[in-house]
Formats: sequence, C-alpha cells, structure tokens
Amino acid sequence: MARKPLIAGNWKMHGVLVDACQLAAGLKAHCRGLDDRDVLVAPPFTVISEVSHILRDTAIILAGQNVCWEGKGAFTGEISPVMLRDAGASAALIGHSERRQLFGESDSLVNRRLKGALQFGLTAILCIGETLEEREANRTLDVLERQLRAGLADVGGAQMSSVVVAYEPVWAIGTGKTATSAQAQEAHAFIRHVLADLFEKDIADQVRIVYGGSVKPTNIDELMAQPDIDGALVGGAALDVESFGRIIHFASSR
Ligand SMILES: O=C(CO)COP(=O)(O)O
Repeated sequence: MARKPLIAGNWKMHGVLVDACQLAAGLKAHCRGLDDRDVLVAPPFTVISEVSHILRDTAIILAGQNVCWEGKGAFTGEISPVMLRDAGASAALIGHSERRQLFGESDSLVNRRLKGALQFGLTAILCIGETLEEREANRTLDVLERQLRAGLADVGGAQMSSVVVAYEPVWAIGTGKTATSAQAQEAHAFIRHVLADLFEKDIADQVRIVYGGSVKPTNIDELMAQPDIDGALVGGAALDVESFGRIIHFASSR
C-alpha cells in the first residue's frame, strides 16, 4: 500500500489568537478537496481549541508540539494527552530538536512521552536528527539509530500505524540550509532500514517518514520525489499561508 503524503506545519512559539485564527482560516481555503494527502498543523497549546473550531469541517489534523505521558496529575507546566484531545488535537510532536537541545529532553524522556501519547490514542510524530557537529564527525547514522531505537523502545509493531518519524537535521532547521534531496533520502532509507530491523519490513514500509529543515515552496517538489520521503514538517514557511499552501500542493512525481 502506498504511503499517503503528510504535510505538517509546526508553528512553534508563534502566533497569538488573532494570528492563529487568520492562518487557520487561510489554510482551510487551501485544503479544500485535497484527499490524496494529509495536512497537519501544530499550533501553540493556547490556541489549539480555537483553531480546532475553525478547522472543524475540514480533514486538517491538529497536533500539540509536545505532550506529557500521564493523563493528569502534578506535572506543572505540562499538557496531557487527554487535554490535547479535549482541545481538538489528535497528534503530538515528540522529541523536537528544540526540546532536546534547549530544554534538555533526553531519549528516555522522549520515549516516555511517545508511549504516553500512544496509550491515550494520539498519533506520535517522533522527531530525530543529527547536529552539524555530529554530521561532520560522520556520526549521522549512529545518532539516528540511537534516537530511533531509544524513542521507540517498548513500542509494539501494531502501534506503529500511529507513529510518524520526522527526520530533521538540526543544522537545517531555521538556517535556510536544506539537506540536499540525496542527503535526506539517504537518511530516510536508513531510518526505514532500522525500522525494518526493529519491527518487520511490512511495518517499516507503512511508516511515514517526513523531512523537516528549511522546507520551502522551491524545494518541496524535489524532496517529495524521493522514494522514502513521505512528507514534510515545515517550520518558518508554515507561518505564511501562501507559502504553506504552495508546499501542500507540491507536485508529486512519485
Ligand atoms: O523545525 C522545523 C519543523 O519542526 C523546521 O523548521 P524550519 O522549516 O523553519 O527550518
């Protein structure tokens, strides 16, 4: 079965209510009638509920930018999977490099969050990626394998239909430097190879692996033409409705 492309926008810490509503309304117009691909947005927690009202009659998927592993409790500053669902989200980003680098989130914390998300019925988008230093030291594949194995520890094959992997090389995030489509394809093929080792080949072949890091209207077509690139996780360009709209409408030659 062919994997359905997924174009996701991570709004990061951008947008108060009025901006978010404007962006969501604009997006709605761009997504009408698109059923051969999934579109997802991850707004800041504070606006998810309002955005979900605006998008209620669309197929656009809503995600949190992070999620706790418990349904409720004494976890000051965290948002639970139950709360995300209550606000209208059905997915969560987990292990984004900004969480790992700026907030010290470890592989084991990422794994805990991922298992919690799955347990409460969310789709988990597991983000992995190497730093520039790691790439220059030829450690890219080792880092990806470690992050994948640790992030997916104790996850069963049957749960993988609710997991998306996002490959985001840290050096390409917000820098304007995109990995070449060949570099991205190499990483994605390797990720699929590790998934086949962790689970079964059939399962690995079903998992969507999306690329993130300076995705723009000008490079989306080439990225999407690669056999193991199943979509994009877009930061900066997802904040502009025209550019995200053009990315969503990538011309698929796969
Ligand atoms: O981190 C990203 C998406 O999660 C990528 O961000 P940019 O598209 O701004 O490089």
